[in-house]
Amino acid sequence: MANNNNICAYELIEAEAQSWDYILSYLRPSCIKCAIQLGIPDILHKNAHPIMSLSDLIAALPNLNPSKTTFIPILMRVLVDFGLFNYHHQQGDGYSLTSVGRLLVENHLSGSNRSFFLFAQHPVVLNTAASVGDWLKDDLRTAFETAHGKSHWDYCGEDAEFNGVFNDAMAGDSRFISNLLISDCCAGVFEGLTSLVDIGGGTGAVAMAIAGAFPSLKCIVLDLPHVIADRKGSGNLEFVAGSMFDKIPNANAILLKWILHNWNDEDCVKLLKKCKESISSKENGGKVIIIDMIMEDNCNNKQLVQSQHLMDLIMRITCASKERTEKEWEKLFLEAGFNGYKIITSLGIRSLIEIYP
Ligand SMILES: C[S@@+](CC[C@H](N)C(=O)[O-])C[C@H]1O[C@@H](n2cnc3c(N)ncnc32)[C@H](O)[C@@H]1O
Ligand SMILES: COc1cc(O)c2c(=O)c(O)c(-c3ccc(O)c(O)c3)oc2c1
Repeated sequence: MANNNNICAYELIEAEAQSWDYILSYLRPSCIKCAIQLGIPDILHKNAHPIMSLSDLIAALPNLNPSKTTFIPILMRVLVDFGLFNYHHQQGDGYSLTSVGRLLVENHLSGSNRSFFLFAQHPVVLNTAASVGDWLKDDLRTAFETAHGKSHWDYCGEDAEFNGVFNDAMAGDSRFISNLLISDCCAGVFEGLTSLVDIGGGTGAVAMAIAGAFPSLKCIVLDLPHVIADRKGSGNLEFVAGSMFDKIPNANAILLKWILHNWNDEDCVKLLKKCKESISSKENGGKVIIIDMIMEDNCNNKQLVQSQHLMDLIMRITCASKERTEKEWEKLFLEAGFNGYKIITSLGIRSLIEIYP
């Protein structure tokens, strides 16, 4: 049976059910933030047995008001649906961490994107996303400027609390990636190098891991003064405060992790040219190591592709930049005067690319 618009009732019901999923999806990150604030992933992780009963979990929640205990199974059901926890019915209402849930554990050895969840729920970030409609009508470069009146980087320089939340998010991700960088999956990328500058290296999580794994490799972190703050290096690790558009320390190689996607093509070419001037010659092993996304590279993984599209949208609304396809990367490398590049490995949503002078 068709209605007036020739859409059959079955199609309408399906569409309506799907639209409820979109309408209600704003609650998912709020529930994850709530679980993090209550310390649920940490409690499940520290529990002696991998499966924790509901009553033990409730008893272990330090800040829970006793009048709210009946909310916990409701919250846990949503988070089980969302794939963060397993529910074990046979064992009498027990919960365990899934591998995604494990990424929410504070200071987990294999890294964590707990602080990225908190960053994504920060009012500054939520207000940026809520300003996209207004931004499309004004003449400002980014929705961040529409919402906050200045660029993301200037805002970080002026608001110590937001700066800390942003840098923590990056550091959590960096600890996760560092474990991969010093593992067999990236063997050979850092071997034989004598010095490396991590440009825009944040608070130094990647450089710290590389410096630890390669004691004869001198590692320098270059970032803006409000990020480096009073960080002191030691041994083969050094911190330098400054702008990458002014001066880059000379080194064998340069690391650019999640830097180029923050900048438009013109700025990227400017930065890559400066990198080329600062690294050793090709004969002496000079290279720039890039960790960034290659769009359209994971076409058979629908979820990764959707995340890449959202990342591209984030870059456009916060930095007036974009995520790039392999063709777009190649164009940048050639314009900056590099002679070749190699995609070394995939690191999930991102890839590790080497470019050679
Ligand atoms: C997206 S974050 C990536 C941080 C780090 N590489 C990581 O992946 O965890 C970009 C970094 O670039 C830094 N940055 C922005 N503008 C810069 C500049 N002009 N000179 C040096 N660093 C800059 C930011 O402070 C920030 O730490
Ligand atoms: C998920 O992975 C990433 C990777 C990044 O490198 C960035 C990034 O650099 C960034 O500025 C932002 C960002 C997003 C929204 C905001 O309102 C804002 O001020 C900044 O998000 C990122 C997310």
